[in-house]
Amino acid sequence: MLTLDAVDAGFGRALVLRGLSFRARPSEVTCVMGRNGAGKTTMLRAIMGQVPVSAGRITLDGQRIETLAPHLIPQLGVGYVPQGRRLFGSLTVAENLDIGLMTRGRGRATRDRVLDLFPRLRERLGQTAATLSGGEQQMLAIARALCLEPKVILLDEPTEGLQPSMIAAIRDTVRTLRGMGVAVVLVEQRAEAVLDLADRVAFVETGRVAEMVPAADLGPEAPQFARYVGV
Ligand SMILES: Nc1ncnc2c1ncn2[C@@H]1O[C@H](COP(=O)(O)OP(=O)(O)OP(=O)(O)O)[C@@H](O)[C@H]1O
Repeated sequence: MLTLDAVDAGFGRALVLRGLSFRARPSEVTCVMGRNGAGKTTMLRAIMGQVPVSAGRITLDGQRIETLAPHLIPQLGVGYVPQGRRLFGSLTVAENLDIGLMTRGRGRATRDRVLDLFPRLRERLGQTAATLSGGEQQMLAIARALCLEPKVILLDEPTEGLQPSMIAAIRDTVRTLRGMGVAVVLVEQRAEAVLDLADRVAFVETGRVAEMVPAADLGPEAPQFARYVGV
């Protein structure tokens, strides 16, 4: 389980996260919603050690991670798929996957399992990442994170800007990951997607989780969507 307890984090003196508490459990999809600038991406980056944490604690299965060097966090099994994907465009699909495999010392068997989830990538192993379609690039970014065999995967608006068939494929992948026991943290702004996928929803407002609600308690007209997301 991934836990954030009363986390303050930010850039220089400007705190973005202010006493943020959050949990993500194995075999669950925890969606994170909130307005632009609420701190969703900063929360994911703080988990990855990319934004300094000045108070509170972050733990993975009981081990504190906010004190660790950032490169150690993926090695513990936390995969991160940032907005914008950050692929190596001039490297091939296979080379991008190798980077994920090397990070946690995984080999061919892991790669084969990951490619079973993404047949389109298997057909394109020799193609450079920059020449993939937007949806294929998003699949590659997720596949690279899965090469860590993660316990936790952080996905920052993975379906943004994609066509419907790709959105459906990525949602299927999220369900598959949940079925594999991964704790999925999904930043997602569309209520309809959240209602479809989430087990729990964290509503972020001005750097803290204002409400954490079981998805079963939310319907399309739930007041939280208007209050925290403005939809
Ligand atoms: N590198 C940075 N330096 C200084 N301030 C930053 C930096 N990155 C983000 N911020 C600020 O932190 C606040 C939260 O940003 P964040 O990206 O976490 O929001 P978000 O909830 O993910 O929003 P969005 O939906 O727009 O992606 C914003 O006010 C933003 O300007």
